[in-house]
Amino acid sequence: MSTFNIDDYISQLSIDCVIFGFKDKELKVLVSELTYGDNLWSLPGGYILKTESVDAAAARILKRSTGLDNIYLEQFRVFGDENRILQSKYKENIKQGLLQLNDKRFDEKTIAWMANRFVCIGYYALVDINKVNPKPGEFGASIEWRNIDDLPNLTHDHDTIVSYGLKALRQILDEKLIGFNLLPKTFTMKEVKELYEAVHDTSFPMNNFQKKILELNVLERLGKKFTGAQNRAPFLYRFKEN
Ligand SMILES: O=P(O)(O)OC[C@H]1O[C@@H](O)[C@H](O)[C@@H]1O
Repeated sequence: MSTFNIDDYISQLSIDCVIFGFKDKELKVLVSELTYGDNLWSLPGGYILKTESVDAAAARILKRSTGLDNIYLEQFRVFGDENRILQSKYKENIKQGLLQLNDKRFDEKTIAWMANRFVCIGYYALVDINKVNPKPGEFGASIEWRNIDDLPNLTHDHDTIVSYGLKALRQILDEKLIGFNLLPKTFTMKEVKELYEAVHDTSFPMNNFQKKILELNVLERLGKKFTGAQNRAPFLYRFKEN
């Protein structure tokens, strides 16, 4: 059994990660069902070791949840409402759930520590969904990809954290060309368009979109993608490394 010792962590400071993936034209978020809730879900998150930086803690949590190193991640907002945990409608359920677990790692002192006020640092991460091997963390029973517009019952203010994460992603998508982190190594222009449409929840006419993207001069055109279908084979592209 892994040990969990509150003395190893900074008190009242947490990290939650909005991990975005893209598949079948849908923007997806990785969410984990809590072992101690009743159909209660959360974003992958955790605490910060006294011996590590905040960014290193975020990278560690992301590695644990996805199996991946070197993920594209950005800190996007601090969630500091004084009542976000103390007045959370889930606080008592969580305390009771933890007590009922009867797990020696979570004695009363530890549970009181966990139910205290937490200032939460929000990160979003962009991954190629095909490379991810999702794994629940310390308090997760399971973990899965869910469409952003079909999320389960999320604990505390985690739905607000997702909304702000999406807002941040939208703002930065064109500016920093980070969207390509959500695609496989090679992709068609249609897939790029579908990705932008999923993030912005709107549709873009293909001709204008393709022109705009190609003008950025960041894509390298490769061969055609032959699928055996009747329609014309589209070109494959990849992101220029530099
Ligand atoms: O700040 P977040 O990650 O939402 O959660 C803070 C605390 O609330 C509990 O659910 C967690 O187990 C943690 O102790």
